[in-house]
Amino acid sequence: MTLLSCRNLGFRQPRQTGFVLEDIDLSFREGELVGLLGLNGAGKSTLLRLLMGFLVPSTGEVFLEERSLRAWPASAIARHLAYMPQSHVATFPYTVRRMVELGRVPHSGLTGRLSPQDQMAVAAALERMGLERFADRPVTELSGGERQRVVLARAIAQDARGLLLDEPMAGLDYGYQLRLMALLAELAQEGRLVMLTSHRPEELYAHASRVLVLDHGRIEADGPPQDVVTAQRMSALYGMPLMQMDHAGNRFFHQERNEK
Ligand SMILES: Nc1ncnc2c1ncn2[C@@H]1O[C@H](COP(=O)(O)OP(=O)(O)OP(=O)(O)O)[C@@H](O)[C@H]1O
Repeated sequence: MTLLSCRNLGFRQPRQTGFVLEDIDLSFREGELVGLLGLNGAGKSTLLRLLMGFLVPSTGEVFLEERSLRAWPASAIARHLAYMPQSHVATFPYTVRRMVELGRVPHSGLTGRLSPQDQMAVAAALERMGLERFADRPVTELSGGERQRVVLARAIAQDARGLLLDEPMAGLDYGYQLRLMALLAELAQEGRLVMLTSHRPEELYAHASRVLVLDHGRIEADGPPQDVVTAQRMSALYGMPLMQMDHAGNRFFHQERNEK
């Protein structure tokens, strides 16, 4: 069913004249793995933040389960949607376990008492992100990529029906990039909506069920990766001639090179 949608969505920064996003009509179903591509500044993070209700639209509206997002209490939104921001600054030395437990607040409240179900969700998220051995370390003493995995584990522990992730692969080592993409595909197969912004067309080609291209604040393309992630479109988007090579269900892009 449709979990999240928007109609005529537009956004303009205060004191700026141009629209960052304009005329966006989209709807997202549970079970979809949606990749969002676009140049730096295209409006990808802005779109995710509008869909989460963190920004107030300048035009149009966002709907969660067909009901205006404005009519939902924040705590109920958090039981439906989890969000991972592009960058996370750890200011307080919470332990890794405590940080991941915070993902359960929408379910358990702020009292700090975790039910057995909460504890299971936390343990599973720690395991999925390979964080068991870091569980009692303060997050302020972790590397950037390790901290990124903590933030992801918190979003996973939240056990929401929709996960909106802003560049979740950034800073992860190659092994964790591959593991995370497989995990996101698994979460979508379980029936969740997973949406991520990415600067890697190849990774979206291999795993996404749907790819959106945002260009200058408008949806330029929206469809299955085979139709959207093509050399022609990627060349136009990135402003350089790219060739594509398909192999075993993957598609790779490269620039034309002079023979050595
Ligand atoms: N706080 C702000 N005040 C003014 N303009 C902003 C602000 N945040 C973002 N913008 C502008 O809004 C536009 C869209 O930014 P957004 O962060 O959504 O892009 P993005 O597609 O996520 O980019 P990136 O790939 O670099 O993360 C950009 O032109 C940016 O300069």
